[in-house]
Amino acid sequence: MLSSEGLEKHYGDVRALDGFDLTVAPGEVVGLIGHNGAGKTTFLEVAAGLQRADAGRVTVCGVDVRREPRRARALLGVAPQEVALYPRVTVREHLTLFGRLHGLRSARLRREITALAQEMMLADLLDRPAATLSGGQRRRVQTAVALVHRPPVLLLDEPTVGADPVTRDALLAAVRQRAADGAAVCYTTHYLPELERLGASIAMVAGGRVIARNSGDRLLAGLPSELRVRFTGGVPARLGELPATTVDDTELRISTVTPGPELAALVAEYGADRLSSVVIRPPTLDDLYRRLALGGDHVG
Ligand SMILES: Nc1ncnc2c1ncn2[C@@H]1O[C@H](COP(=O)(O)OP(=O)(O)OP(=O)(O)O)[C@@H](O)[C@H]1O
Repeated sequence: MLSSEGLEKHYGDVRALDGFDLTVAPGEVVGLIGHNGAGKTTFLEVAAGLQRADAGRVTVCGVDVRREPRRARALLGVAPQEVALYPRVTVREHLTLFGRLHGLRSARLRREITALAQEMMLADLLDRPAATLSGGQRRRVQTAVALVHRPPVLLLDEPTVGADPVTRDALLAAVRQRAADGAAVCYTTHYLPELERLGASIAMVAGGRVIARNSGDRLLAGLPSELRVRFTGGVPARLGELPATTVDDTELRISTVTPGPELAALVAEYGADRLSSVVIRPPTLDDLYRRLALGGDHVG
């Protein structure tokens, strides 16, 4: 498992990390979300031993990353945000090199590479040098490099940037499988539906610390749904003046935590025949993100 306590990292006046606490359990995927500059990448870099914190500590399966960097490194799979591959080295050679560095040998290494190539849709690319790959393909190779030795902790920084929908699905499935096999996964993204697909819990980062930490469902509880109603003959004028209500063309939109009773009240007042369509859109992680980014106090 991965654990950080009280991490601080300053760049001059910028407090990139300011009391960053986070625990990721075996088998858990935690999605780190937050605005640009919130501190997500800095945290992953410190956890990976690529940056030194000014204070606090990170442990990987109980091993202190700062005191025992080599032991910690062996327990980690890291896919950094900036792709770092050797341009003239093929995909297969990358996987072989990093597998060997982590102690995998001949038959087992070949088995892992074959399985990973299938899983990550890299089979047709194995003999291509990194320089000949597209941006999305390189990033996928970078993630495969992080997975090849089956580490118990994965640190993945926006691994799906540039991925098309099909390869994105393959990558998400591979990450999900690693978690199912017991890995603790820390995953950053700005594409929040991915986290729902990964069954991730959410750690919302702002100002260099985790300000909300819970399952997506728990964090969404209490956020309003949007009730959208169309009326035959147009929206009654009175309704457009209610609070938390907008009228868009012929559609009434009500932001409410009780969409059912609101709908029942409309039916009672105007009759079901006047409502030509009804949609209830439940809150999404994007709504949560906006709420927290705007300084709302809903932190789950
Ligand atoms: N090498 C550096 N020198 C100076 N400031 C830095 C450096 N690296 C990061 N920062 C600053 O630290 C803060 C946190 O940056 P970080 O890259 O961790 O954010 P992030 O949450 O990963 O953002 P993004 O979503 O854009 O990837 C930002 O204000 C950034 O400008």
